[in-house]
Amino acid sequence: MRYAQLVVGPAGSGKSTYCSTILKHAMDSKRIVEVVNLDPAAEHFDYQPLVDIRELIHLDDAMEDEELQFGPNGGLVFCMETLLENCDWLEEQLGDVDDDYILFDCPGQIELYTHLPVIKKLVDQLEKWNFRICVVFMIDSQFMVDGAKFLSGTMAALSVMVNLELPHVNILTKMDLLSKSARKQLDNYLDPDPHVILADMRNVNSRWHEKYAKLTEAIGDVIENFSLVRFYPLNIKDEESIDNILITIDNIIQFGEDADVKVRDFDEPDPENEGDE
Ligand SMILES: Nc1nc2c(ncn2[C@@H]2O[C@H](COP(=O)(O)OP(=O)(O)OP(=O)(O)O)[C@@H](O)[C@H]2O)c(=O)[nH]1
Ligand SMILES: [Mg+2]
Repeated sequence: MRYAQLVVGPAGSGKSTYCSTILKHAMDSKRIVEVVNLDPAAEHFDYQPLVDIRELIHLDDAMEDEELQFGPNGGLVFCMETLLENCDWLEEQLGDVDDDYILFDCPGQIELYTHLPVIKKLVDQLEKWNFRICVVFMIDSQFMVDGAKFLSGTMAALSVMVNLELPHVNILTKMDLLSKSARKQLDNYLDPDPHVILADMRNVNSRWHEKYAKLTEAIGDVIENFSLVRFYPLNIKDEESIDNILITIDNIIQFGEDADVKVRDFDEPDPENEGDE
């Protein structure tokens, strides 16, 4: 068995930052985690990837092709399809090491996760290669601090869940950037009672809300009935916060339960930590 986090979410939500944060955090506890860059347009990330899709195809290749004439969005989809057509390449690059733990840093084009088939196909491949996968959906906490935004973020998270059909965690990123009052507001949403949030929205004087109150209500019911949509806050400046997220995801993919947790081979074993794992 191998373990994977599929790190997805809208553009700029903090996926690459999350990957390097987890990587560093794991390293500090002498645990081996690798990151695979699946973003063919990536220009900057501060981790050393195990595999980099840009070695197979770069977004510019798709956009500069005289025949294809793709723009950035179509080009990205084309790159992901090219990856699928070259599964052998990916398989070889990933190797086949039992108990590997890999983060897949995905592109920020939301339709890849909500309705296009290409990521779903990639997931099927990874499962064939014995990966146990958790989808980690990142959403910028600044876009979640009022009722309407929260609902729309929740709907995005739900469509990803329904499309990918995998264990799933939603993470609110950039918590360090929230003001105290915004943080307080957000706390109401962390373990959401949709009806409280809807009541919030009714207080907003808006004709749209008046007209579509029933729709909003129905969406609230869906969220509640699924009772799947939960958000975990992440503050990358707080080690405990990072640790909590990692433990949550490890539990979901049952990492460490039936595997020997891989630790780095250091010359001098630290007697204090020995036997902890
Ligand atoms: N303060 C703060 N900034 C963050 C955090 N996470 C990401 N950022 C910043 O937000 C911007 C986007 O972060 P990325 O990690 O590149 O986001 P991404 O989701 O990988 O973006 P794309 O790959 O373009 O979709 C960068 O300027 C980051 O430095 C965070 O937790 N706190
Ligand atoms: Mg990125």
